[in-house]
Amino acid sequence: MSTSNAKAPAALRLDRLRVEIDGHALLAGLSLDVAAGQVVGLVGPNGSGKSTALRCVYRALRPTTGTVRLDERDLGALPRRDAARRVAALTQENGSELDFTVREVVALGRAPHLRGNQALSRRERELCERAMADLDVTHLADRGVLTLSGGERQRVLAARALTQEPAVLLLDEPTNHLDLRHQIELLSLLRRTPTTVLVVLHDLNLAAAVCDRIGVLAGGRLVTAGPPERVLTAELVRDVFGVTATVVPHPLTGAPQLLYALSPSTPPGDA
Ligand SMILES: Nc1ncnc2c1ncn2[C@@H]1O[C@H](COP(=O)(O)OP(=O)(O)OP(=O)(O)O)[C@@H](O)[C@H]1O
Repeated sequence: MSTSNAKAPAALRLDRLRVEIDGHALLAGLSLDVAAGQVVGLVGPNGSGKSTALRCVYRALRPTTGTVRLDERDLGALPRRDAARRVAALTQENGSELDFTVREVVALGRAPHLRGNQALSRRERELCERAMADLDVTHLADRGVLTLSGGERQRVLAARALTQEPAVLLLDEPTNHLDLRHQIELLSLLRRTPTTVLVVLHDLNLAAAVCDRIGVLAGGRLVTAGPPERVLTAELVRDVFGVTATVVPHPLTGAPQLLYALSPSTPPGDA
C-alpha cells in the first residue's frame, strides 16, 4: 500500500524451529531468513508444516525449541501487544463470527495501535479507505461481513491486515477463494507494500511470480530455499510433490513457469 507513514519492514528469522505434538515432529528444525522488505514464499505438499511455521510466527503456537526473531529480537519474549502491532496475519483461522460491517472490520486492523476507546485519527481513517480501495471492497463498506462471499471476505481480511501497517505480514493461502483478477491484484499489492512478507502458496507459478525467494518444506524440514529460478526445477517438483512438470521461462518476466499434463487416462477395456 502506498502510504508514506508505513512502519519500517523488519527482518524475520525462523531459527531452528521444532514443534512436537504427542511425540510427533510437525517441524523438525526449520530455519529460514526473510530479509526486511522481501517477499518469501513457503511451498510444500499438504501436511509439510507450512501453516505450523506461520503459527509459530504469529504466536498461535509456541515452538518446542527454536526461536522466531524480528530484527534479531526474540519475538516470543516481546510483550503480546508489541508483537500484535508488528505482525499481521491473514490465515485460514481468521474467523469473524460477529456481524461487523466491512468498514468496521478493516478499522480493527488499527486496534493494536490504539489505547482503550481511542478514535481513529484522520490519517488512520484514510488508511482504511485506501486499503479498502486497494482490495476493491469500497463498494461493500457498509455490508455485514457475514453476508459476503468467500472471496469478498478474504479481500476484506487482507485490507484489515494492511491497515495494521505491520512490520511483517504473514499470509496463509491468501489467494484461496479469489478469482483470477483479484489473485493477481493481491499479489501485485504484496510486492508494492512496504513490509516483510512470508506467504504460503500452493500455486507454484504464482509463487514464482511474486516471491524474491521460495522455501520448500517437506515433512517439517526445509528441502531448499532460494530465488524461484533456482528452486523451482522439474527435479524438485518431481522429488517433493511427485509430479512431472515442464519448466519454461515466462516470456515476459523470465520467471519459471510450470506446465503440467494430466496422467494419460486408461482406455476403456484396458483396465
Ligand atoms: N494440533 C495438532 N495435533 C496433531 N497434529 C497436528 C496438529 N496441527 C497440525 N498437525 C499435523 O501437522 C502436520 C503439518 O500441518 P500443517 O497444517 O502445518 O501443514 P501444511 O503444510 O500447512 O498443510 P496444507 O498444505 O494441507 O495446508 C500435518 O500432518 C497435520 O495433520
